[in-house]
Amino acid sequence: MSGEVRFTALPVGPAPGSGFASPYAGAGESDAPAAGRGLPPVTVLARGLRKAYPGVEAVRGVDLTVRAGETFGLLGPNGAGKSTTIAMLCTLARPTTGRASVAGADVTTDPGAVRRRIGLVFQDLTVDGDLTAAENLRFHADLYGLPRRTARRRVADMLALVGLHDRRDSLVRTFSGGMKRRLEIARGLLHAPQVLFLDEPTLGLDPQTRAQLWEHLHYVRTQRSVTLFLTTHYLEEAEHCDRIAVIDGGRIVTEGSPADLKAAIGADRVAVRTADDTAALSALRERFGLRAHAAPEGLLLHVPDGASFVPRLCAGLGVPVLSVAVTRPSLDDVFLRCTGRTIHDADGVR
Ligand SMILES: Nc1ncnc2c1ncn2[C@@H]1O[C@H](COP(=O)(O)OP(=O)(O)OP(=O)(O)O)[C@@H](O)[C@H]1O
Repeated sequence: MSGEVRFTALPVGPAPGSGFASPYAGAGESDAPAAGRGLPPVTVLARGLRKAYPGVEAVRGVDLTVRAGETFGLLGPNGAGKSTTIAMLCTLARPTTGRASVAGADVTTDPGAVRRRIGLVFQDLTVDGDLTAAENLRFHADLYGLPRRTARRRVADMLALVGLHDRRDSLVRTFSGGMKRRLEIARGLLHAPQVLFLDEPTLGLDPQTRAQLWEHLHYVRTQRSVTLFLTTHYLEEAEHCDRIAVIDGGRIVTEGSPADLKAAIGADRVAVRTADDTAALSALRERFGLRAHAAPEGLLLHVPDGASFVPRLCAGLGVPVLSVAVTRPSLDDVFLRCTGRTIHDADGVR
């Protein structure tokens, strides 16, 4: 890590009186003004987090600040470094350099405390198909050493929370993909963690099941005081988050609420299909001074006022226009603005 940072464990809740003391006081980051505004304490903090594997620098100096109760998303294409980042925060991978603190404990010097205070839903399903839903949770409760009566109550509570109480005694191999994910979430919450990490929680689920799972996650968030930290490469999933950090090539390229990030684009998204895209690309450049990007939905460009631009485009392009769509900017436009390619393109170039 460049520069010496004074690193002390974060308080697990607001410190008495002042609310929260920054563990990075020496790094020029003070949380005092935030505490003064009554913001919740920081629950995930990373500075200069880096992970190098032989021949690959998977994560290249990531800084993150996530507050208690937030739903925070790390959005990026395949291979961007999302899983590696979450693995370091969950103590499953040791940072090459940099520091991180989760729920008040340092991931490198106090990994046991981090593990007790977090829940984790892995990218690949890990529930046991040959056990019932309740047996899966009881097994996990034993691993965490929960007293028997507490475990019984928590198992019932968590199954109800994710809408699986009626199926508590069914073998998990009879569950749909969405039900298995919900059971994983219940398991991740069983020991009342402060932070629930979810690595690509809806990967491989159909859009309807994804939407249902998000209803459950929103419900979980309102019922339990838990911070949700997830990774995703689905743009619509990132829209569910209070804040996102966009990661590409192991670096955070931008960060903010989905609404703020889209508003910062300050332009409408115009997707135009033409009879000759090559000629249209040069006409857009030469006649309109605009750079367009070839995407599956046509040539993509951004202009301040799409509605008034379209008639001028059709009249002046000099190439037959087959269709044109004007929409508000999406998170894909944010990704395009920051990286020069759409997340769809980026997913294709592993
Ligand atoms: N154990 C490892 N050994 C070597 N390289 C690795 C290892 N784990 C990850 N990488 C590499 O690090 C880079 C980032 O991988 P990572 O899995 O963190 O990305 P990701 O954003 O989570 O992508 P995906 O969504 O596909 O899992 C990739 O180039 C990957 O091949």
